[in-house]
Amino acid sequence: MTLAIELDDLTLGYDRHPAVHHLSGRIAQGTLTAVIGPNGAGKSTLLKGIVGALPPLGGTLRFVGCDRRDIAYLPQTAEIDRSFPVTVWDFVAMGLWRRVGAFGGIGRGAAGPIATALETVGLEGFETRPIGTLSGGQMQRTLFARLLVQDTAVILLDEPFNAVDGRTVEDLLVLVERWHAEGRTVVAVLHDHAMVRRVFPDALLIAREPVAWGATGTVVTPDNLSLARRMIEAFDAGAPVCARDAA
Ligand SMILES: Nc1ncnc2c1ncn2[C@@H]1O[C@H](COP(=O)(O)OP(=O)(O)OP(=O)(O)O)[C@@H](O)[C@H]1O
Repeated sequence: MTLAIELDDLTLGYDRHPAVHHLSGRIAQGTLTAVIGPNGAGKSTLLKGIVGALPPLGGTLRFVGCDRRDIAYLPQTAEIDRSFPVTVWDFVAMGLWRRVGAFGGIGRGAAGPIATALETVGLEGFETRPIGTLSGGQMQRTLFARLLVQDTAVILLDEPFNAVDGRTVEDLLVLVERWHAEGRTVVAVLHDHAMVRRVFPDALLIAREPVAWGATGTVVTPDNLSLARRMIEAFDAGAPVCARDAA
């Protein structure tokens, strides 16, 4: 069966305050989609809704041919507690929990995929380093190694290239393109529109509400981007529920 994540009139938010309103569309198998929009547009909220960290306030999210265990999620760097005393190796090994279960133990067979993932992201020799001692770019490479080990059909990335240098961005982009070539479904929150145009065939532009969703060339246009900016500026953050919900 073809995998898809279907959003129907989806509203997500916090304490009954919507942050993403009335979003409908389909993330189809094998697509590579950039989620773009101004600060506060609801991009991270959307990813959190898809991974199940936020239950919908309205509408539905439907998984076709997959479920949440088929999704790997890279949160924003700021949400990762790097003071947690764990080595690079153990952090990457956590990507295997989905398959072995939290208390199943990680067997000797796991060593191969972990070592391969670390080599792929250029972190051989870092196995015993506590994650708290890594640079920002090295931490981002470690997070990508964990995604490689997770080996899921769907990968969600929240600002994966934030605060990393150009070399690291290019190295990690190669992995994103490889996942796409392998037929995985990838959704990434991004701010770099030039990168979106260059690498991402599909884009979703949101400003609390959807502005446009489809082929990147038709979505990332000056008119759509300025409309999104105006929508965010006009948004009343104090409004308790949106007018359509209240109707
Ligand atoms: N835990 C939370 N509790 C209450 N409100 C929140 C919470 N997280 C986000 N919000 C609010 O929801 C709205 C959307 O936030 P979100 O982080 O999804 O935006 P974003 O598009 O990812 O922004 P950015 O580009 O700045 O990362 C914002 O107004 C934000 O303040």
